[in-house]
Amino acid sequence: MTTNTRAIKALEAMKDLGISEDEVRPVLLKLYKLYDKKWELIEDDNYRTLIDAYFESKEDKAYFESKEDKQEEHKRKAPASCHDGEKPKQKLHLVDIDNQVLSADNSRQVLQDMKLTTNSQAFMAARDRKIYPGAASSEGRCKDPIDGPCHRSIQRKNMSRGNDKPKSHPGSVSTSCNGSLNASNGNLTVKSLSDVYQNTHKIEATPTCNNNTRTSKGNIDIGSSSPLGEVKSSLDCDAALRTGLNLSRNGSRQTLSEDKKKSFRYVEDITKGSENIKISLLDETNSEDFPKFNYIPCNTLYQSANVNISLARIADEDCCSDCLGDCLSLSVPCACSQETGGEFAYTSQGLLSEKFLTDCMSMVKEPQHHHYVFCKECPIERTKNETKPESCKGHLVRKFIKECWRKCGCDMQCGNRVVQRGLSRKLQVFLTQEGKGWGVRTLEDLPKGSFVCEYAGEILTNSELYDRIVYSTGNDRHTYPVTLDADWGSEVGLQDEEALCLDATNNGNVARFINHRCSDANLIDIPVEVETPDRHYYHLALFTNKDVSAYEELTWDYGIDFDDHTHPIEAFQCCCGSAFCRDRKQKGLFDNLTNLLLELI
Ligand SMILES: C[S@@+](CC[C@H](N)C(=O)[O-])C[C@H]1O[C@@H](n2cnc3c(N)ncnc32)[C@H](O)[C@@H]1O
Repeated sequence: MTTNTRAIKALEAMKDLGISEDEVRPVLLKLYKLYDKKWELIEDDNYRTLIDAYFESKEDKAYFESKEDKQEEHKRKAPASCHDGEKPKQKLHLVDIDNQVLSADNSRQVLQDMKLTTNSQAFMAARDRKIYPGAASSEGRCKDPIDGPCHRSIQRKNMSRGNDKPKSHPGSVSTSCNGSLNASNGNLTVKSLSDVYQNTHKIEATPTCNNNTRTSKGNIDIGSSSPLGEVKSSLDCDAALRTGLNLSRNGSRQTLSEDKKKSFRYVEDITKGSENIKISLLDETNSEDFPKFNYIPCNTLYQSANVNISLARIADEDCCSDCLGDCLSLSVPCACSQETGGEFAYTSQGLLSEKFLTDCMSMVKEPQHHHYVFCKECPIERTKNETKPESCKGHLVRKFIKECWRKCGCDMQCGNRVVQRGLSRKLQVFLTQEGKGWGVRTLEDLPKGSFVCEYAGEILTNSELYDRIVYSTGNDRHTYPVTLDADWGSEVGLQDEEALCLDATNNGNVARFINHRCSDANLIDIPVEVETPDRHYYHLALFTNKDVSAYEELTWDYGIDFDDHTHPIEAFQCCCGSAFCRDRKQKGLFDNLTNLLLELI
């Protein structure tokens, strides 16, 4: 292999880890010279030496810069972490500071690094929409004179419920995918997660390296009960560093210190091979417990939800049985495009059309300008008080995409089948620096309108979700539900088993790691109809609403109303860092800090 090919391979290997070419190139060059062009030493053990050198160079850089940087002092004086009770990081990570632009951004970064106190796992109100995975309250769009009606589906667990009938505790059932058929496959018999509970295992916390046996490859064997599969810990297992080589400050090779042996952990594929593409997880700080959940690539029924997937339910006018190949190439758009006004929502490049995306974004930004429907008897209100439910607070009628499906004549490559083809973008779960916990970033540039992933979890009724929340405690709290209410109110008397939501807390896909960002998030959620013609059940797909560069964090506006103090469920303290952050508490702290910094300059 030529030097050039080997260099490209090395850069690609780093890219898969989430390390950009620009950052790693100088380190690679340094190693190449230092090791006298002996590529084997760099390539050994999956580029272990290069990885170590990269992280060490980051740490060194941060160390020297931090000494000169007065802001550092204020960081140490900073208040508590953004997550209450979060373990302190082993090291202060200052490495992003030099990438920030001028003082305003710097001070924001300082603020983020300070890890402000938060109420953490939030139950909160949503203002604009009824979907927000950061909260257990699964709806709550507000419509005061500005925002529209506001209602809440789930009360804080210590609040009494109108209906006190005893219920068993269905929540926190951790299950594996084994044996369950997923709804989105359109199987005629849909088996629920609870049906297979007996045969499944409880998800355990991923043990630390010390508690684990090691595989012959030197990786940590975390056993079949791990939700994350094989963990490659860069340095915390000595086997991972059998070469024992690293680049010291003066460039000589030396054995790693114990401290350095704990610098980061890497999971190659959290999906356990269940997606089209691997999704890695990188913890550069080695400071956070691995998330406890079971990866499921698509929505799966929990118990009582009624998702009736049968071809017979799809009327002839709701599919395009006579089509062939790619519907997007037809001169007259097929029947499925009727849903989007006779024009397809997708372009031939597989992106959302500009017009469709603009319309959807206007719904998020100005929900008060859009149409609401009101249930005669709202399932959410019924959940709160079965005997005397309050009146419905309204549901936004959202724009849907209708994809071609199995009753259609077109093939799987048809341009009107995007979400059902699953993940295709390189994503990585990583530990955010701002105190938001884990987050998701893209490892490739994503053009505006790209499909990223759908929000997958257990499909359950709102009553089931309510019970989960009521009975959950401590670590078991449910923090990842969204409500599928985009069409409620359009029919009389929605039954409980038809009023559905998704909970990705115990069983979910990569979307469960996507954090909230106020107003200028780079993702938007859009309802997508695939296998069911009614809208009780649909897929919630996340698309980019702007061009997103590789290594940017992917974020989604959960629609939280941080000003709603009347709601019994408190929102998390937002660390989104947006200039448009709606969390005033956070803004106040940010302003104070900026003033402090300005005084010091
Ligand atoms: C859907 S999860 C996102 C993944 C989560 N960060 C994790 O580590 O599992 C939502 C939770 O993430 C945290 N979170 C999301 N966005 C946040 C933000 N902007 N500021 C602070 N915490 C945030 C909150 O704890 C919230 O309840």
